[in-house]
Amino acid sequence: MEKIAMLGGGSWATALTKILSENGARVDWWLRSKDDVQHLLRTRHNPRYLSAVQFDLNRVYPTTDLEDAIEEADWLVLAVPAAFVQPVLDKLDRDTLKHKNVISAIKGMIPGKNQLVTDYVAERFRLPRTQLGVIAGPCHAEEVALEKQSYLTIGSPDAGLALAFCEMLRNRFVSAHPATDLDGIEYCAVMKNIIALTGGIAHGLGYGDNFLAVLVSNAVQEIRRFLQAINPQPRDLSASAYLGDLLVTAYSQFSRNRTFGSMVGRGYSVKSAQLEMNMVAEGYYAVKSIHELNKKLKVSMPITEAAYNILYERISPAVELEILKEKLR
Ligand SMILES: NC(=O)C1=CN([C@@H]2O[C@H](COP(=O)(O)OP(=O)(O)OC[C@H]3O[C@@H](n4cnc5c(N)ncnc54)[C@H](OP(=O)(O)O)[C@@H]3O)[C@@H](O)[C@H]2O)C=CC1
Ligand SMILES: O=C(CO)COP(=O)(O)O
Repeated sequence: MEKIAMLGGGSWATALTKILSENGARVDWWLRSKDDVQHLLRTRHNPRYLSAVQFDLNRVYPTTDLEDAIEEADWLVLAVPAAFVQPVLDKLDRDTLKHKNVISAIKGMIPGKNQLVTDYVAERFRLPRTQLGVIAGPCHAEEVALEKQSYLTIGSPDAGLALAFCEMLRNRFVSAHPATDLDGIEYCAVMKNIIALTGGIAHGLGYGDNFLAVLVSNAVQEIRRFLQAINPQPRDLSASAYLGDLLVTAYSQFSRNRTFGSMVGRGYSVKSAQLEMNMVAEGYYAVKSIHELNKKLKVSMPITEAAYNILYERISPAVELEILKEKLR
């Protein structure tokens, strides 16, 4: 039996725990809230995220004890929002993950450090990249809960590790495929959130589908330029791990980033939009990280810059979109 430690109590951790445990794995599930763990043990449901999903407690072991959750696991899956990775993992001894494979399900960067999550894990725990992977692809937790056909890509420089994790995920409604472009996939997953957020702002201001289609087309070029500068290698951006993820987040009713952007476009402050959502829009933090990384790279990134100006320089969304609109083709 595969032994997995799942870190995070939100929607994505809940959906992944469902897939992995229903496929027969043992999942030691770390949540930060004692009340949520008690609720899960009592009712077999996560009270606050995807609460319709029922867990088999012979396979799923919720706990608030992080070391206990990790101790016996062969695989660690990180599914807390990026902003909480460091506060959570820094509690662990540096050798804790020595013989474990670490898979990041996070689509964000370590704030302040502007580092990919897998780079941070490799550095902090002195792990070779061959023990690391990412879960990518267009996949909303809500649709997993509804058992709708979904596709995931597991990115890792170790093709064997990627394939092994794909096999743990595959079921009658999840297809999973391996890929080796760990960095490209991880950066793209971060950047698509910025695009969805900006698309949401445009939507909130009253721009329509015609504009969004052009925004997304320009976004593909912006992502290509950035990836070429930060991690040049041949890659097919039309693959679903890149373009598919961008499309689902830009267009789906379930997208947190689009919803957050839409509220900002309608006049909400960042704080009130965050409070109202009760879920994390990673794009807000990603804008700052990518903007800061790009100070050195100097890639042309009009969409990211527009989002940065709105969210961090407090320039009016309407004014910034007027400027952006002239730069799109
Ligand atoms: N949701 C999805 O469909 C997908 C999400 N992802 C990625 O998964 C990652 C997790 O997002 P998601 O599951 O959606 O999260 P949600 O927005 O559903 O939930 C927010 C999570 O953040 C936790 N949190 C809030 N404050 C803290 C803190 N101080 N320390 C630790 N944890 C905290 C919450 O814990 P609490 O409940 O205790 O407040 C909760 O578990 C993100 O990087 C996201 O981009 C990737 C693919 C799909
Ligand atoms: O990455 C995701 C789906 O692939 C989730 O992010 P959003 O909720 O912003 O779409």
